[in-house]
Amino acid sequence: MTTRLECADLSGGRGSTTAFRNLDLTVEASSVLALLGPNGAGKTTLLLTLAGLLPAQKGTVSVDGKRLRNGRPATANAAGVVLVPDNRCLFTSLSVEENIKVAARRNGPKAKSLLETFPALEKRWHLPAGALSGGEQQMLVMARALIQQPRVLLIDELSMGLAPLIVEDLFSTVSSIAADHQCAVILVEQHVNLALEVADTAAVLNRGSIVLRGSARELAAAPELLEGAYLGISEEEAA
Ligand SMILES: Nc1ncnc2c1ncn2[C@@H]1O[C@H](COP(=O)(O)OP(=O)(O)OP(=O)(O)O)[C@@H](O)[C@H]1O
Repeated sequence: MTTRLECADLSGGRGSTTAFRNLDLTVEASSVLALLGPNGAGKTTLLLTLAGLLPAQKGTVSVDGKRLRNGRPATANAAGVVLVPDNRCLFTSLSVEENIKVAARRNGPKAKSLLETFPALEKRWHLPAGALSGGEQQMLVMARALIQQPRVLLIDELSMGLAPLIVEDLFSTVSSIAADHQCAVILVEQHVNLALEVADTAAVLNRGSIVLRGSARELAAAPELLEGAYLGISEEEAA
């Protein structure tokens, strides 16, 4: 196994407020970590910190063993860290093709190659992104991430506002992306059961600390532990 992403003793937040502290986390290549936890636990802040969009207050983030410079989004992106934000951030008046091309890299894959992974976008190729359904918009958001050839893909609540069947489809694509591109994926999710189905490992963040972690299969089989973790009871306290 190859460790793709590692953060050590990582603390972060906004200004002098700390949203998460002393986190040690590793994600292997070709694997998905479901990052779970109640609202306000610090999940989004952690993703923004990993992507260099917020400076860490303490600790390190490394990709493929190489430490990233703190608070430098361009450096993180050049190392292969790609964030899929929860607010989609599409250019709604630009076409599907244009939205993908905006993110394309010189010498990287061509926009059309994304249709292999997202064939449903073919019929929408020249339509403005704002005319797509919610599920199609999330496919486009994922296509825009994928064209950047991510080594670390950070996905924030892809499922927001979508029907469970559409979420299942999107999650199965996430799983294929991790496998096909040897990518480390962190999937922040409120749909706990669906996320655990697609993930290899899982961690529950509560009030800025990881209170439970394990294989996704083990956690899916232990709903009482998960419930305790959402209520803020650590694994040690539950034992
Ligand atoms: N723009 C902001 N300015 C100041 N504090 C913020 C901001 N956004 C979030 N916070 C605070 O940071 C802490 C962590 O929030 P964060 O959004 O990271 O949690 P989360 O686990 O992603 O929750 P959610 O699922 O609600 O998005 C919370 O206490 C929140 O109130």
